Amino acid sequence: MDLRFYEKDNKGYYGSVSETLQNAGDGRLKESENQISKFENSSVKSDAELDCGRSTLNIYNVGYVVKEWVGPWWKGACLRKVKKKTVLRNISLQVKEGKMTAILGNSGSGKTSLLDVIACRSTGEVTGTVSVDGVPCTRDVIQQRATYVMQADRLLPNLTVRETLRYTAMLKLPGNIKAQDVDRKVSQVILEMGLKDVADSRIGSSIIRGISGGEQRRVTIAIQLLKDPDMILLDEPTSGLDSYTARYLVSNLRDLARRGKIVLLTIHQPNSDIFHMFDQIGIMSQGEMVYCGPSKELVPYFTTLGYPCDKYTNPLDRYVDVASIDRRNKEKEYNSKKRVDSLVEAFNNSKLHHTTVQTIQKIHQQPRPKVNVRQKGPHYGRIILTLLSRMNKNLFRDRKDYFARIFLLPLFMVFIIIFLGRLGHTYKSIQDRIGLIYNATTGPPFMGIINSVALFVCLRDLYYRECRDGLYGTGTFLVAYSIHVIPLQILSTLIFSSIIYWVTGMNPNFDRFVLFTLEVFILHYWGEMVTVACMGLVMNPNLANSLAALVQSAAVIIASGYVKTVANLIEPFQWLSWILIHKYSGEIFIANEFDGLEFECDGFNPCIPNGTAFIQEYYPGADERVARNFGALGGYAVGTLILAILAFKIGGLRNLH
Ligand SMILES: Nc1ncnc2c1ncn2[C@@H]1O[C@H](COP(=O)(O)OP(=O)(O)OP(=O)(O)O)[C@@H](O)[C@H]1O
Repeated sequence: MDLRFYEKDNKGYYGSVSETLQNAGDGRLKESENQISKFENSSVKSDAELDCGRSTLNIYNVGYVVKEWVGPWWKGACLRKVKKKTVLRNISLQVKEGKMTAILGNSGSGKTSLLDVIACRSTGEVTGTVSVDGVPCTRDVIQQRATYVMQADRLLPNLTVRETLRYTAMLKLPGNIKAQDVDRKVSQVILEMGLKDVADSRIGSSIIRGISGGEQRRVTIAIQLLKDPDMILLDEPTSGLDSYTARYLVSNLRDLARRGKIVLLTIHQPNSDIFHMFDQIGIMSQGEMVYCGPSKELVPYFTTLGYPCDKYTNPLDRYVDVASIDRRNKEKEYNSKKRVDSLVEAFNNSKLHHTTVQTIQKIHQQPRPKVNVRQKGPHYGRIILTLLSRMNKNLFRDRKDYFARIFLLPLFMVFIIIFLGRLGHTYKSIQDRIGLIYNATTGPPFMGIINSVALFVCLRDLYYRECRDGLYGTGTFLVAYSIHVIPLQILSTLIFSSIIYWVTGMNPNFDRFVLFTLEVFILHYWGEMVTVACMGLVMNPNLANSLAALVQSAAVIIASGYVKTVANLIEPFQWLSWILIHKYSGEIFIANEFDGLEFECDGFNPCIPNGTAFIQEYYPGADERVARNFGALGGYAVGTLILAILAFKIGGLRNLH
């Protein structure tokens, strides 16, 4: 470990990454750096270049207040007390192009909230201004000029690093870009982030072995560099990384800054040797700045306030500690709060703070520069095709997932065949037929529920990030998902119905078999899309699973007529049945199977001698309503897609940190 972090770096704060890495004495790092040195040499800007017309991110007097509802949830929003919580107060900070700024602070000090406010992702009331080069940071400006790397990596586990980047590039880069330019850009960011050695390795997940956590972090950052942003915001990019990987990552980021980017990151527990890499440091406590200024002035500043840092202590640890509230007991809490208040006051009265505020005020007084017209993104067709191809590849790469999607429904059939065997033509076979139809009604939607809970979650989480980045919308994502699942569901349904229909001896007519298959497919798709809709409303996939299963079971019990004839239900349930899919699916299944069948009564009296009599008794008129009922099923298929889109709109874009 390098204990010389506090000694002044004679080469200043602009030493190249290679130097930093050589200091770290690591051959592997040097090798990786050599790979990107060609790129560096051509694009690293000199200080003089950087100073001339340097871009700046200006955060001026920013405050952020969120609402919290106090009391049990069942009291509802109206009866519960609303508590306003001040998350950020009076934050002013300037981040210059070419420099890397780190925001530190203990947990809950407001680091992530500050990035959220800058990136227009906050959920509360924001005061003050955030601007880039005098242009207020709106969502559009942020999408055009900045990228935000969140704490968690949301990547598809079965794709390689290169594929992940290539697909994102196809979604991000302008519509007229050529395929070879996309590949060139992808190779460039792979080199920049030192991912060359793992470029063709799988990403992996907690279940599938893939690249390491540090490499996943770098892929997440590489994704955000594809668009060549002016400004890079990173929330805890080093969290969960060992000190070696963290140092390497930060040195990559410093390189990016040197190439003319504005780099602002939050960091929890920085290693001592990372300290020298930051140009500017902000230390936050309870939503306020305790220090914000050049990293080389950090120790002298705190020393003048009476908090020196000895030679063998990490200054970042030392001053984050000084700015923390000690909540072990009341006395300690009171004393530490007093200390933090005085530090905040001292900083607000400091020359550092005043200079920042005055500089930003001057920028705001200048005429506002014109905002560039937004670059045209890829066209709708390319987005849909890219999403589709990515979903397909991710699924096909995992044998188990792929087999589950195709064979789960056919596997269910095995149990039905074992228990029911072959249907006869006696009066008693009516019960067996209803049992079979009941299973054909409930099985496909349940398999749809299981499939989406297992396979949709990673796609949904990726959607939340990419939708926030402005790559595509909810409708596009869910249409692509539908197109992705439909062929697989058709295949799965065909295997299921071809075997079950003919092996059990259902009504032997090819047209009826086709109708049966079509109906099973629609129910399968409906079950999956209802679950997708539930997953738009609730984040927890298990809860979404339960909700979808409840909807499905209730719909069967109320509307199918298998459990109780609809005409015998109490009136409200009869009305309700009109809006449930199983009213229509039940009638189709029954009419399709029973119409035209003859039964042997075997001495039973009274007996239902044929299918027509059964339909007249329990589903009067169902055989005449097949076309109408199919129309309704088609409506449900399209309707659930619309429902899913609405559910995602209502659920909103989640901020998955
Ligand atoms: N939307 C919100 N609703 C309620 N409280 C919030 C909201 N956003 C932030 N807070 C609160 O504001 C405080 C600061 O949160 P923030 O996530 O910014 O801290 P942090 O410094 O990033 O913490 P960590 O290092 O643990 O990620 C926390 O107490 C958090 O609970």
